[in-house]
Amino acid sequence: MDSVFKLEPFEDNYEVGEDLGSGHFAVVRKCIHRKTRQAFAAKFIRKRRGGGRKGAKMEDIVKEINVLRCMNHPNVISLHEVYDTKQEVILVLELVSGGELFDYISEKEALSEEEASAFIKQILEGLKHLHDNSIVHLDLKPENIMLLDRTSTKIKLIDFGLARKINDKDDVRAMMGTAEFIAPEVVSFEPLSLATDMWSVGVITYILLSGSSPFLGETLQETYHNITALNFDFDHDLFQNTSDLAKDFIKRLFIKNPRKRGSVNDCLNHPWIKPSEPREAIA
Ligand SMILES: COc1cc(-c2ccc3ncc(-c4cccc([C@@H](O)NCCN(C)C)c4)n3n2)ccc1O
Repeated sequence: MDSVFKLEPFEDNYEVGEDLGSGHFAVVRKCIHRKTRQAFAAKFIRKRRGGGRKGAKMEDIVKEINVLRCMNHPNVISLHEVYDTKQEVILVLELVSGGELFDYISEKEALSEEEASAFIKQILEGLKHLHDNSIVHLDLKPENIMLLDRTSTKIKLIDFGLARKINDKDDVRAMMGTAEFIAPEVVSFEPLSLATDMWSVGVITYILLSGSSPFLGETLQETYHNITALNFDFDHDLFQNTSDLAKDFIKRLFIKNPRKRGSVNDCLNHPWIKPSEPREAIA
């Protein structure tokens, strides 16, 4: 990945294909490199112009690019090159075609513990790569976890639009992320840390095992209250076949004090993720 933004017309080098989806100020399209015929996912990010509010601030776009440039891991999407045009910045990214983990679990409702543990282990391995580089994702949710292809259960973390470099001297505080996945410190606008992502891992694990979201309320306020009050339980109907080990894994992440919450290394060493002997059939 070269470190400069290309200024030549994007369509001189790429054929633009179907829309894959869209988000805040951005649309993701499938693109084919004209010379090599290799397929990529291109994220077209609209630039904020003048004093307007439409479009992304260039400083935020550069932050996302700098985060992506640090990434080199099989469970993290990779950045190929960047184009800078008058209206947009275009991130050319590796293409994954297996769809969102969100859709995969929606079709299956709840997963077996082996499947859930295998997905969570990959999410943790990708997250360890971020955290070892002092990067916090801040928007971990099933929609931002994609399957490599339709037949594989290999996953990639995507969407680093909210990711931040954490350093000791500067406070990172922000009200961001998707309500049902955010940690108490985000709701309370307190300093964020790598532990903020670990709370989201707990929410994702709970959903993979039960098909239900632990803190989701009828309203945004109710969801925020459930999060700050740690108002969750392991509903018998949803968790009657779930092992105590899996519930212990989740409980070690739903801890209000970020300093006491399990780290990515604690999780990777937890027996639900790293069984000490070959896993016998879990009830
Ligand atoms: C690096 O930042 C992003 C990457 C991507 C990305 C990277 C590779 C890639 N291959 C296929 C796709 C893809 C396929 C279908 C839908 C979408 C996307 O629009 N929805 C994904 C998550 N969404 C909630 C941001 C993306 N992607 N999306 C999407 C959003 C991002 O903010």
